[in-house]
Amino acid sequence: MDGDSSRLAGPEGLRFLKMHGLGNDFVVVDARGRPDPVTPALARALGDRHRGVGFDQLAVIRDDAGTAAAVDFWNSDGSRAAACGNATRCVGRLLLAESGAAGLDVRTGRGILRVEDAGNGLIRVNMGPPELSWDRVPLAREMALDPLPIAGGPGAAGMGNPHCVFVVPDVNAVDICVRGAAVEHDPLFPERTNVEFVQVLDRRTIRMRVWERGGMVTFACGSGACAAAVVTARRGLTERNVTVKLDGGDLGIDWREDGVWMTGPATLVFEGRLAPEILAGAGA
Ligand SMILES: N[C@@H](CCC[C@H](N)C(=O)O)C(=O)O
Repeated sequence: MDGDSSRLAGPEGLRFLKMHGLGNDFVVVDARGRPDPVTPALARALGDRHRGVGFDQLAVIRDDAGTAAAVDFWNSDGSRAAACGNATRCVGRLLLAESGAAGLDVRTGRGILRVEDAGNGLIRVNMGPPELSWDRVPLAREMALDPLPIAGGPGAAGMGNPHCVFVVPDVNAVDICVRGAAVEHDPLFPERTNVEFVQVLDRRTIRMRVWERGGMVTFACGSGACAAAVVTARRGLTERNVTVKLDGGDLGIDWREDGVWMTGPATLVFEGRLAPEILAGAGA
C-alpha cells in the first residue's frame, strides 16, 4: 500500500467531488491534513465506470508549503500524469472559492501554475511554456519535433506531459480509437503519449479530438488543446491566440511570453462518499 488510508476508511467512507471541464471528468479527493489515500489500485477501482465512480482523471489535493495546494493527477489505468489542464481549472475553482482570492498558485508535476478567476464562471490557468526539445517531450532519441517520422507527419510538444498532434483535413473522418491507441504506444514516445487530431478552421479557430494517454477518447483535454495550439502556431497555420473546439465545448488558448494560458469552464457535479468495501477491495 503506497498510502495510509486508515483515517479515511471509516464507516463514512472516502469523501470525493465529481467535477468536469467540458466533459473531461474528474474525481477530486482532498487529502490536505491527512495521509494521501491514493494508490494505483485505488485509482483503477475508483476510475471503473461500472464498479467504481468513473473518471478520466483523479485529482488529489495535497498540502503544499509554497502554494495554495499541490495537486496530483492519476489516469484511470492507474498511471500518473504530471499535467491535466481541465482538472487544474476544476481544482482551481475550488481553491479560489475557498480563499476568496482572484488568483493563486498551485503546484503540479508540471511545476507551479497560476490559476485565476476569468469571470463569467470561467477559470484561467497558465499551463507554462511548451517543452520544445526532444528530451523534454520526451521523445526516444534526438530529432526535430515537427514533423515526426510517423505516418501523417505529426508534430510533438510537451506540456509537462507528452503530446503528438496530427493536423488533418477532416477530424471527423479519423478513427481516433485505432490511430490514437497505436500512436500512444509508438516507440518514439518512451513515456507513451496523448494524441490530438486537429483541423484548422481559420487562423483563430481549430477543431480537435483527442485520444488520451491511459487509453481513452475524452471530450476534451486542456494540455492537449495547449499543445495543439502550439503546433499549429509553429507551423504558421494559426495565430498564437485561438479557440479550440472540442467534443465537449470550447477552450480559449493564448500562447504568451510567460506560458500557454487556457481559459474554460470548471463544473461541480456532485459530492459523494466511497464505501469502505471499495477502498478495502482496492487494498487501500
Ligand atoms: N485531460 C487532461 C490530460 C490528462 C493527462 C493525460 N491522460 C496524460 O497521461 O498525460 C487535460 O485536460 O490536460
